[in-house]
Amino acid sequence: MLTAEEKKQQVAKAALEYVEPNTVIGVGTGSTANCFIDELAKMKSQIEGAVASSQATADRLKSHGIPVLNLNGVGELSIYVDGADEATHLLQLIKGGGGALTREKIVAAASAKFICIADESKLVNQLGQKFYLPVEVIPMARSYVARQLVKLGGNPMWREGFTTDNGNMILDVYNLNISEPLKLETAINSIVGVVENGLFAHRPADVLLLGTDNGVKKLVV
Ligand SMILES: O=C(CO)[C@H](O)[C@H](O)COP(=O)(O)O
Repeated sequence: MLTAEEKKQQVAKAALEYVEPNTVIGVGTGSTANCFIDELAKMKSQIEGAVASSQATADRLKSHGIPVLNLNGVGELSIYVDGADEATHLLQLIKGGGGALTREKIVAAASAKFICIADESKLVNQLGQKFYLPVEVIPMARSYVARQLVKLGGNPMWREGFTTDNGNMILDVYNLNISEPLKLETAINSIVGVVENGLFAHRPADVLLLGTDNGVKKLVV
């Protein structure tokens, strides 16, 4: 039996196969993305650099001597590699456990291919069954947005004491019925004061690499 950590390392290594030489890549946030950064360091001379989805990721990339580039100064990224809090067989995701969902969504959108890496515990039949949905909100709109999320059937909890890299707040929404992720992603983003939500349904992953006891399982749609 492999530990969750060993499974993360397994998929982090496997993701290196998707790194094309002489390109700029996007890098996500979290413990699985950190494993990937540590692996990426071994081939850092082969890439031009990386765009980070958070300050924490930028710091870790820099600590390995990997050049961190501004998204506005580069064209389309070849790939985006990141973890997830939940993933379905359609490769739709919940992200934002680390609070970096908005920048993650931007970097994913700017990438030709999204390689999601996770241990197999993240695979679910329907989003929202195990994990809450993080929503980034403009601070003054927190209570208003929370009331609208209740109308959508959710139970929002303020992630008190946490500020995103964009200077905003996070509402973690429990008990949402996410049977129609595309519709819900749009509905939540239509609430004034919402910056982004952690549903990756309109921009799902292109490849999901899952760490299992029997090796890396690859899912594509
Ligand atoms: O969305 C994220 C951060 O905002 C992470 O990808 C997600 O929380 C998974 O993290 P980990 O790899 O530590 O399980």
